[in-house]
Parts: sequence; C-alpha cells; structure tokens
Amino acid sequence: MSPFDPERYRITVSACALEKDISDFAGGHDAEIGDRGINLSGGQKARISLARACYSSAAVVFLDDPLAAVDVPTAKHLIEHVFCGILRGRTTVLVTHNKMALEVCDHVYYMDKGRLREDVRVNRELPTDTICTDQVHSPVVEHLDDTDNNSELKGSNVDESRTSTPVFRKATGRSTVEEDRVAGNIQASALIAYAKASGGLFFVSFVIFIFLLAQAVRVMFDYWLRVWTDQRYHLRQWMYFVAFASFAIGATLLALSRALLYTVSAITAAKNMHGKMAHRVLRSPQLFFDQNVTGRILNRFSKDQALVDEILPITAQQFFEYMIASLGSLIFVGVLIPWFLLAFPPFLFVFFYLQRRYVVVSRELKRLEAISRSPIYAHFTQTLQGISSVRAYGMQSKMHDIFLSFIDANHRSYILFVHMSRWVGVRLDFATCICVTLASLLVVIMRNSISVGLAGVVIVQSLQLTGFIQYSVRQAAEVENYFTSVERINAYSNLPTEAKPDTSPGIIEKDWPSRGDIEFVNYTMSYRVDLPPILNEVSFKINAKEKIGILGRTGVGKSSLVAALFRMVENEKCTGDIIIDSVNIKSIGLDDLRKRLSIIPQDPILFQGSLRFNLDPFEAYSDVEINEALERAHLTGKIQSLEAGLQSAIVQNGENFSVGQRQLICLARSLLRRSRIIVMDEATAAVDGETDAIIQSTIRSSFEECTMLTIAHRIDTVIDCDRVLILAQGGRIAEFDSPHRLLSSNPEGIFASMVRQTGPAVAQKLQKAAEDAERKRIERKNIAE
Ligand SMILES: Nc1ncnc2c1ncn2[C@@H]1O[C@H](COP(=O)(O)OP(=O)(O)OP(=O)(O)O)[C@@H](O)[C@H]1O
Repeated sequence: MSPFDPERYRITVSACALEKDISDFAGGHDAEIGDRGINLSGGQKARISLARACYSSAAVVFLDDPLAAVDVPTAKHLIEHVFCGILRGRTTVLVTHNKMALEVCDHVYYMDKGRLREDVRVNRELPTDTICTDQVHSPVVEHLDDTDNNSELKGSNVDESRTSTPVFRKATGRSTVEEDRVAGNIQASALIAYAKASGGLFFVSFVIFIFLLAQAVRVMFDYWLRVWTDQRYHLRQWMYFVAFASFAIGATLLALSRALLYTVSAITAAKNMHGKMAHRVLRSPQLFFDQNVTGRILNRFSKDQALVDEILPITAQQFFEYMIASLGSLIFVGVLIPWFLLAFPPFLFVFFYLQRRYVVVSRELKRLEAISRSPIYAHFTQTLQGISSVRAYGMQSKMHDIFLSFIDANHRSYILFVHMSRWVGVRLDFATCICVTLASLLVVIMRNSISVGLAGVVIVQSLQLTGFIQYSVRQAAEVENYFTSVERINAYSNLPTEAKPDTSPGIIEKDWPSRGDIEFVNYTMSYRVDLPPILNEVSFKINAKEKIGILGRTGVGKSSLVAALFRMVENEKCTGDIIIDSVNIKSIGLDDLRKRLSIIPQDPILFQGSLRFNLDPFEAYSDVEINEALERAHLTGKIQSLEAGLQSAIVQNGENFSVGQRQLICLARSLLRRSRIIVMDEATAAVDGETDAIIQSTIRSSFEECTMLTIAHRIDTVIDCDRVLILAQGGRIAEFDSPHRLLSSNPEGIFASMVRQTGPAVAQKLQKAAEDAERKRIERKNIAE
C-alpha cells in the first residue's frame, strides 16, 4: 500500500466538496464517522466513498451513482472537479441517473432490460428532458463555499486557510465511547439481578435448600449403610431395610428435583437476562448506537450471553455440588474420626488464600478479555458489510492484518488467564498432595492405635475431601470469573431508554393525527450535548394536506428535521416544540407517535424474509391490497418476473434488489399504511428521472389527503409541491414559500439560483412547472371555497 500523500488527500477532499463538512465535524479530519457512517448524512457518505475512489491510484474507476444523494450545486461541483478534474486521465465508468454528468462522458451507454444499448450520445438519443448542457463547466456555484475556486486542476489560486495540508487532531471528534469496564469485586447489583432473574430470591434460597437437603440425605444413606452393617441399633432387619430404602429413594428424588430446579432456574435466569437486555437495547436512544459499534453490542448478545446460558450454570452447579459434597464429607469424617478435622483448617486457609490471590487477577483478565473481544466482532461485521469495497480496493490483507491484531490483543488477556489457571492449579494440587501425604504419614505413625478399617477410611477421605475442596475452590473462582458476563449483561439491562412508548390516556384521539398539520416552534436540535446545533431555533407551520418540499445543501440538516419529527434525538440541547394537530409531540408516547407517521427513508431498510413480510409484517392486508400498492409503486413488472411472486425471498439488507427497487418497496409499504403524515427522505433518489416523475404523480394522487414532506435533491421532484422549505447552513430556514412565488418574487434567492443552475432549458421547464402547479392550486382553492 502506498504511503499517505497529504497533497493528494487535500486535492481529493477539495474536489469532493468535503472541506466544509470536515471543518464542521467535531474532530475535523480525525472525526469518527461511526459504524457504517452513522454520524454522516447520506450525501456525506456518498462523497466520502467517492473521495476514496479518487484518492486511490487505480487506473480504472467504477462509480455507482455517487450523485444520487447530493444536491444540484454539489453535483455540479463534483462533475466539474472530480469527473472533469481529478479523474481526468483515468478510465472512469459512471453509472448514474444524473443527466448533467453525461455531458462530460466520452461514451454514454443506456441500460435497458439488462442489455447495454450501444453508445448513445446524450443530445441525440437519451430521453428528451436531459439537462446536460453548457452548464457543466459553468462558473462557481454560489451556494458551495469557496472550495469551488480552488481546483488545483484549473491551476487557480488556492485559499491557503482552507486547503492547507490537513491537520490530524488526535483524540478529538470521537463519537464512540470506551466500553464500560468495572474493576474489583463482582458488583452486588449483578448478583442480585441474577438471583432475581433466576426466579427471585425466595426461589433461589429454595433451590439451595434442596441442594443441602439432597446432600444431607445422601450422607444419611452412606451413614445408614454403615449402621446396618454394624447392627448398631439392634433393630429388626426389615426396619433397617425400610430406612435404607427410604434414604435411597429420598436421595434419588431429591437429586432429580435438584437437577430439575437448578436447570429451570438457570434457563429462567438466562432467558430473563437476555430479554431485559434486548428490551433495553431496543429502546436505547440513537446516541447509544452512535457511541457503541455494532460489534460491541453483538459481543454481549453472543459470547457473554452464551457464557450465562451454558458455562456459568454448569460451573456454578459443579461448585455447589462439590462444596456441598465437601461439607457432607467433612461431617462424615467429623463423626467417624473427629481428630482428623483438626488437620484441615490450615489447608482450608491455604486453599482460600490461593483462590483469593488467583481470582483478583483472573477476574480482571476476564473483563479485559471480554472488552478486547468487541473489536473482533466489530471489525468482522464491518468487513463483511463492506466486503465489496474491501475487495475492490484490494484491502483484504490489510483487513486481515487488522483482524489478527485484534485477535492478538484479545489473546494477550486470554493467554494470561490460562496461565493464571495453571498457576493456581499447580499450587492447589501441591497443597492437596501435602495434605494427603500428611494424612497417610499420620496413619503410619498411629498404626498401632487405629484399626485397619479406620486407617483406610482416613486415607480415602483425605483424598476425597481435599479433591472436593480443591475443585470447589477452583469452581468458585471460575463462577466469579464468569459472573463478569452477568455484570456486562446487567449493565446493558440498565441502559437509559428513550422516552416512554405509550401515551397517557386522554392526550390523543384514536385517529390522531386526523388533520395532519405540523408546527415547529423555536426548535433547536443537537445530536449530542457536546456538538453544535444542527437545527437552530427553527419555526414554521405546515397546514394539513400540504405538500412540502425540503431542499438544502447536503449535510445541512434535512434528515435531522425528520429525525426531530420522529423524536429520534432528544437531549438537553434539543429545545422548542413540535406540534402536530394541536398536540405537542413531547406528550405522546414514542410508539404511538412513530406508528402514526410514515417515512420512506434515505437508506431503504429491508429485512431478511419474504417480500410479503417486508410489505406487511403484521399481516394486516390482503394480497389484493398489497398488489395494488406494488402497482402504484411501479413494481408489478419486477414482482411478476420473480418466480415466487410475493413470497420471493429478500436476503439480508435486501441486497438482491437494487437500491432504487428497495426504495420503491418502502414506498409500497407506506402506500399500504395510509398514514396522515408521510415523509419521503430522498425516497426516489436512486430511481431514474422518468420513473421518479411517474412515482411522484402517483404519490400526489395516492396521498392527496395526507400532509407530505419530501426531501429531495432533484428540483423537479418538488417543483409542484405547495411550498418548498430551504434549509441553510447553521440550521436556519432560509426560504419557505410556494416554488412559483420564490422564483418570481425572489430571483436572487437560494431556490431561484438552484433552479438556474440546472441550465436554461431545464430551468425554463421548472419555472413553467412551478407556474402550472401554482395555477392549479389556486383553481383548487377557488373550487373549495
Ligand atoms: N448521528 C449523528 N451524530 C452526529 N452528527 C450527525 C448524526 N447524523 C447526522 N449528523 C450530522 O448532522 C448534519 C446534518 O445531517 P443530515 O443527515 O440531517 O443532513 P441532510 O441535509 O439530510 O444531508 P444529505 O442531503 O446529504 O442527506 C451532518 O453534518 C451530519 O454529519
């Protein structure tokens, strides 16, 4: 791999219009972008991927629609500085729906039903509304910052303050936090939580009692055999037999009950702990996922949970059994040869001393081992998710090396843990040997004063007892080690949650929101309390049934506005109110709020399962209704081509469908739900312009009675909206009016300039469309009045 080249990096960042974004990130160039770029906007993700391709020295570059997620001015910047600039001289294959980009291509191929139509020059054969004109090499786009001027490829002067070699700041801009780690003794709270999860303190005490009782009966069984053999109580034979049989049956039944109760309590504990952890994690606020990578969460749900499911109960059971067996053995020996017990306290002391020395270190090593396991899971998951990029950039060996370094880090604590086990094992064995040797010596010394039988019992018991005690001491230490997993699960079971899911009675009607008007009142939002606000004292009102287009430069906060509507981010720096149908959404339970709004997100999410399950997970609609929704989302052709139709399998993340198709499936899902408020976050960004136009008209008619918020980068997607809201840098609303009024009364405004930048032909079409839409709106209003 070639070494880092600061100059090449600077040029790439500038060409991909990332300087402004990076300067806004808390850690600048060192900012953590989070798991799968969770802290980035869609456009930022797209441009960072593009920058990666540009920075690489590959002679051939394949780009899969990098312009879909960016606004018009940014797209123009990328075309000018990336395709006509930094990538000039390299073979570039660009897949795009953006016709502006085609102007700068040497060859244009049109894909139709899986076939490549031969080179079609843009102006001749492509559908008519192409906007690739003389604008591609137009002067600087005014809404981009001054980075537009600094294309080194044009040889222009470079603004030093902006484009100097990036300074990498260490330890700043971290969005993830260190994994929580406790030190010292196992927390009492974890012990109590485990006991409670096992069925409650009373149940646990009862199980322990059964353990003791089973052992007592077992001891009595052994004792009675001896009594019977000696005929100690001068009873009749059948009485000895009945008592013996009772002890045998009692011991068997109690052993069975003990096993059953223990298994039930262990399974209940594992199930309850998992359930509580899953519940808390699922209800955790967005911040938790920003601060914790998926691998870390997976680690608790897999390895820690597996230890609590299987290893801990088995180890604890062995500990209980051996401890109680030691106790029983001690009592047995105490009754037979009381003086033998005198030899034990020093050995017990040695055993426990060694155990305490061992456990202090082994417990911490176990905690370290658990924490160092998380990066392995995280790296593995991320590598699999980005496997195509890893392969495309030939990063397999680098990723493999990183993986091995995480394994090494994990094994450092693991190997020490194994060494510690050997350390304590050798010493315990040694102590046991001394104990047995001393007992045997004692027997030899006292050979004239004790019977042969008793001598045998002393040797056998000393062997057995020391074995039991040694094993129970070791298992006690292991139980404590494994309890670190209980501690970790318990920590996740007590995570802070989002606001409550249900609404108090009487706050909203059953059909809320029945009108669909929305009002933001001085609303300010920050993703974290240590970050600057993304939305700044935003106030605006949307009337019921209005169709609102939301525009703004990539990364300006459009999706954040939607996140606010769904109460996805809430902290002390989120202030102000959002009112829907006269109800402040703060007073509504989150489940109620989110269930009643619909969103077609920027990253269309599909789940593994059938297509039908993805459209109708609660099986609330008939096949006819589903097919109708699919038809309106223009998916019928695709579904008909699938052998299994609605039952066709969708693989993880919906990867067997294109991004555009996934967006359309999400659209069909919303069409089925018929919510009063619908949000479309660049919902059709990945489909071609013609399909988008058809879908938009379908949406307009299907959602006529709904309030719709449409975030889009294509102006033609929102040109017939009732009003467009322009978000500007700093989280402010720059413009908010009907497209026609914005174009006619504010020709120097941002919206008008965005329209202008699409080129004269398209701008004219857009102006006409805005005018037509305005006229129809007035006509509709007049008819209504
Ligand atoms: N979870 C997060 N934590 C911290 N910052 C975030 C988080 N999500 C987004 N941001 C930041 O908030 C800003 C606004 O992001 P948002 O997704 O709202 O932008 P957008 O206008 O929708 O952009 P795009 O058009 O590219 O999708 C961006 O600078 C982004 O880096």
